Amino acid sequence: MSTVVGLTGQSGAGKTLISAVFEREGFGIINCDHVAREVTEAGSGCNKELAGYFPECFDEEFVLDRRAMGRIVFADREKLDLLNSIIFKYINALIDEKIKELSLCCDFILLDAPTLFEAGADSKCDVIVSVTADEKLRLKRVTKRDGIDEESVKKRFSSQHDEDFFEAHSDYIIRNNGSSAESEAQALKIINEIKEGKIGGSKR
Ligand SMILES: CC(C)(COP(=O)(O)OP(=O)(O)OC[C@H]1O[C@@H](n2cnc3c(N)ncnc32)[C@H](O)[C@@H]1O)[C@@H](O)C(=O)NCCC(=O)NCCS
Ligand SMILES: Nc1ncnc2c1ncn2[C@@H]1O[C@H](COP(=O)(O)OP(=O)(O)OP(=O)(O)O)[C@@H](O)[C@H]1O
Repeated sequence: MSTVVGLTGQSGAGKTLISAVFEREGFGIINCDHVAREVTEAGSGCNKELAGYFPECFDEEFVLDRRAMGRIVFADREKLDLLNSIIFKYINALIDEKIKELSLCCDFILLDAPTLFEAGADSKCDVIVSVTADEKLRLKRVTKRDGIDEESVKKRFSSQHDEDFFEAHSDYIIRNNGSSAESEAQALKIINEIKEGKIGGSKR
């Protein structure tokens, strides 16, 4: 079986930047933001189930209004838990399929997942790498990247685990407070250790 590396961290920390380094180094990539979009394509079983609880976020064709859903769940912990309790079943099933497919061609797979722990997908991983960055920097990066206001971004941040949690639950931490090049160098070092089998090794 392939070695599966989980890449996680708070919004704006720099997972996409680091994921690109793993890709360049030959890892098969599963991007869970994309998986989440796949399971919520128009008319999907997941959308039909979600529409029973969040009718205001769907039209008659069961198309998800992502902005509307984000506004609701990132402002209300109970609503977020409800969304997660439904969507994670579909996301985990699709991740399992993708791991199986990629295992046929890749010795190493990267699972890039902001909600790795919340979804319980950490149990699929042999190694866990978290990316962290100071909140001020993350705030600046995300408001610029997504073109949304600070208040909405702060709500999204408070829906996620804090830095101490990631520090306590990861094999490696990449601190992305400096230049992209410095963080990419940290990632390369970790990738070499994983490839040399210093940490991880398939547990599945
Ligand atoms: C609520 C939704 C519809 C908002 O969509 P939108 O297009 O506005 O945002 P997008 O999906 O690009 O997410 C942006 C960022 O928000 C954060 N985020 C997304 N979902 C969650 C969540 N359930 N809990 C905490 N943070 C989250 C992540 O850092 C993510 O990168 C969407 O995020 C969603 O379906 N979330 C639940 C599924 C999930 O956990 N996805 C993450 C990958 S497993
Ligand atoms: N070291 C850095 N210096 C300057 N800009 C950076 C650095 N790292 C990341 N960025 C920029 O910050 C933004 C957020 O980074 P990225 O998209 O990689 O975060 P993420 O962890 O994937 O966030 P999310 O969970 O919200 O998708 C991007 O626009 C990226 O180009």
